[in-house]
Amino acid sequence: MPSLTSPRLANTCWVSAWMTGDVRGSGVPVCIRKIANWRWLSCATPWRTRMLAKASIACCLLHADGREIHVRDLRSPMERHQGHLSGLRGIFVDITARKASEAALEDSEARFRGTFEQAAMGVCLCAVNGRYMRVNQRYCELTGYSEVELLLRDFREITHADDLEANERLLDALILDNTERHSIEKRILRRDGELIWVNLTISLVRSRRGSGQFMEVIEDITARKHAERELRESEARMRSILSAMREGVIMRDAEGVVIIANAAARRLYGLAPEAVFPPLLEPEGYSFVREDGSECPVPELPGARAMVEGCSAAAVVGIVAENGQCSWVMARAEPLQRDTHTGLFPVVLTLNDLTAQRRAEEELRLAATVFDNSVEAIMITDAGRQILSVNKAFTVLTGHEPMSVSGQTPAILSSVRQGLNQYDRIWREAAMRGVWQGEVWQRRREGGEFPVWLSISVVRDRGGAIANFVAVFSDITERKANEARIAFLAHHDPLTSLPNRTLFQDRLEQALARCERNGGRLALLFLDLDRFKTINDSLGHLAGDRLLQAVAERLRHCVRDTDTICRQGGDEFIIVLPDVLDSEVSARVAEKILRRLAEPFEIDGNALGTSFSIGIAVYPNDGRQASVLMKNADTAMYHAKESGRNTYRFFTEAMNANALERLQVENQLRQALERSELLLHFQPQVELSSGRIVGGEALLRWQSEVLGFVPPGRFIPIAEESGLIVPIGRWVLWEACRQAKRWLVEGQARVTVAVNISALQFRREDIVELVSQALAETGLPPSCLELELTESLLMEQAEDVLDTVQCLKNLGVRLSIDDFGTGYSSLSYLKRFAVDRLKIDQGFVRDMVEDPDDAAIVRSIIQLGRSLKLDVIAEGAESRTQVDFLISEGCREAQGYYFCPPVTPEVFAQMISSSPDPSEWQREARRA
Ligand SMILES: Nc1nc2c(ncn2[C@@H]2O[C@H](COP(=O)(O)O[C@H]3[C@@H](O)[C@H](n4cnc5c(=O)[nH]c(N)nc54)O[C@@H]3COP(=O)(O)O)[C@@H](O)[C@H]2O)c(=O)[nH]1
Repeated sequence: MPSLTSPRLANTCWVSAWMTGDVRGSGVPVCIRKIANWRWLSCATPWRTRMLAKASIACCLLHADGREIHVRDLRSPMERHQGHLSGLRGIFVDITARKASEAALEDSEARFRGTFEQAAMGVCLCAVNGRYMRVNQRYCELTGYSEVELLLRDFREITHADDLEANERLLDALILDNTERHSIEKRILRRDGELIWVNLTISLVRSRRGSGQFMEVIEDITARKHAERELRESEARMRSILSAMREGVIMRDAEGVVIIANAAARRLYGLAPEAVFPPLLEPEGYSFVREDGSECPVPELPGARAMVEGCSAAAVVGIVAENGQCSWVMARAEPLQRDTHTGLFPVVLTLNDLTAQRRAEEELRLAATVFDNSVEAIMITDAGRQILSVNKAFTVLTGHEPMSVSGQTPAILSSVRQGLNQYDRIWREAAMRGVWQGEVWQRRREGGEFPVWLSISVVRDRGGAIANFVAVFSDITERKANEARIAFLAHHDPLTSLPNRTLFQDRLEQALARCERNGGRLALLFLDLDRFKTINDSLGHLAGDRLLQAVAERLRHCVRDTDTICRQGGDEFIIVLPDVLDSEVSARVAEKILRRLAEPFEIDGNALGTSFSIGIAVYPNDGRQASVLMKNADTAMYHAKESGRNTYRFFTEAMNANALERLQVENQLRQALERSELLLHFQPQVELSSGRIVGGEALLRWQSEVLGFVPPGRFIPIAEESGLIVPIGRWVLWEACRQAKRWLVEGQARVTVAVNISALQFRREDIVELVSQALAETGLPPSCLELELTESLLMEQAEDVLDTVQCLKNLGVRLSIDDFGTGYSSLSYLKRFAVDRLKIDQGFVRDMVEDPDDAAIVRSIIQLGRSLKLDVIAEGAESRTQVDFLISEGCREAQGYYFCPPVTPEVFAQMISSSPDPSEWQREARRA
């Protein structure tokens, strides 16, 4: 079958077919006429006319196979001669395919138009430059413009300025990304000026030729946008309401997860704004307490109950965060619609903050407790000072019951001493300044008056006017007494109640200033109790204290009230006599004092006889300054002592020289040890029956580089006073042990070396350790060492003295009591001491031959020794008569110049190695 797509072939074919009614080669019969008639008849031009005219007609033929074939019939009449038509010449061009595609296009166009026009959404086609090409009805309705008006515009003209940029970006993206479509929401400015929101979906439509158009579909979403905005606004309103609420609001879903929580709720939970709320049923990090402070289990919380049980619940709960911070709330929970999935109820919880209220309640309770239990009296009045309330302490202090004072004014407390006016002034001052504090006297209900420390505070109302007065006071009677006592003690000697140094110094300065102004004279008396140490040591410190008190009392009676007596310390007193006309007056006072103090004191059943040494310095002759006068009076006092005690001395310049000398001795003595200026002499101790030397007393000698030989009687007291006796005594002990050991090593007869132990050394040093070291290091057998202790030291009756003596005894050394008979020995105590020997004081030995009293004392001591099985040695034996007396009285040992004075170690060594003939020793000693 010939192809209909080839016009040339078709022409040939169809001419033939049309002419013959048969399609050559096809074998398919076709009724051209009929179909031609049918088709042509349907043409507007009458058949015949058309058949004869030159024409180009499109017509449809029915093919023999039943298909319709579209052809363009191009024909022209064929003329014979003279206008006669000989036939028709025609060409059929097959246009079936074109017709089919045109029909499809038409169809598509029709369908598009239909869709385009009927679309519920606004649709438009825009050129790439944005100009409208085609718009549908709905587009016109939405924009308010007619189609014509729109086709004259581009989309930018009706797009809201704020959305243009996004719109342009969208177009760019569409072109560049080659994506199909994009959407944005934008605003369109309608023709009537109204703004509408549209959802714009835009796609690129490309033609075959490559050019393109945008197809925009807009959907009116103004209503949705408004709804959304309203929702947003409503949510914002709700949020601001929630955040403005002082109540905490929490909404939890049916699983207890927080959906909404306002700022107040977060604050109550102690949570930061971005922190996550704990789940309701497992609030890790939190615990809850009931109103009574007991722990509240989670299932009991109102929220949990509403969530599980679906009922409204409320309770006061303390929310305790992990850091211990507790927020007290009134929690109310309301269940919402039950969740079918979990079977639980979402809940809305409101939390009313009670923390401040609880705190205020606590504070009130505390304040009430403080008010009730305060040891200080509290009184609250109104602005007119009428008493509103008082506490228990008020009643205790004042005796006024709350009921009886209510409505009265504080004037009921004003004392006679203070006076009502002054009391009133205090309250007025408090009102003026807002506060008043001070010491006042108040009156008790029964009339007694007492000092109080009063504080009045003003309480003002919001307007600043006085609302109340709060007066707090406490009884300060005891405090004042203590203060007075402290003040007294600060300026007085606690033992004698006499002015102490500070007060004395002050009074002396004042008296001197007065003398300076008035040209007056003033006497300063320095008093020292003679041998007080002996009394103290022998009778004990308590007796010594009582003696000092009694002395102070007598001194008070010896002087005028205007005179000042002070206890300088120890047994020293100072008296200032202001306004003395001449030295006579002070001498008379000194004599009076000596007389009065010479009378025995009755202390603990003992009649104690004492004496005083008094030094006097007078202003201005002996000094114009307090310090100079004091020093000079002290110097004068030493001179009084040196002059035999129980006397007084006026200061003279010569005394100063003496004092200076003492100072010089002390200074030189300090260097004596370093300079090896000290040495020991030994005085033999003789067995009277055989004349044998049984021991030697080590006696210190000082050959000073500066002062020459200084006798022990001069430097030993200074060493004692300055404390230098401690290191010096140590040296003596070691040197004596070394020397004794040397004699032993040399093979000399065994003798005991006696060493004087000063009381100060005994107290200050660890004497036991010292002796034991000296023995150990020198290698001297303990039995070769004798320690001479003073009677007064042993009579201190102190247990530690006893212990030390016992320890020394345990070392194996011998102990003797030096100067025995001069102290106040108690026989019972003597027994307790493990001493070996008593040394009769040379004072008794000296006069025993002439003085029967001394003879009796010596005799008694010898007998006492015998009774107590103690050795007895007499010291200071100077004559044969004395030695004979001692022998006749049964004394076995003696030492003294009769036998030999203290000699050097070398001489002493010769003596013990030579015959025991005392006369030889004397000769030896004299030679030495
Ligand atoms: N703590 C220490 N005291 C010591 C030490 N050395 C001496 N002293 C004490 O110094 C005081 C004076 O001593 P001194 O001048 O050595 O006199 C002693 C003897 O020389 C003296 N004496 C001895 N025999 C006689 C005598 O027949 N007549 C007489 N008038 N005097 C004599 O007696 C002193 C010894 O006394 P005493 O100690 O009591 O036995 C003196 O108190 C010494 O104790 C020392 O190292 N440490």
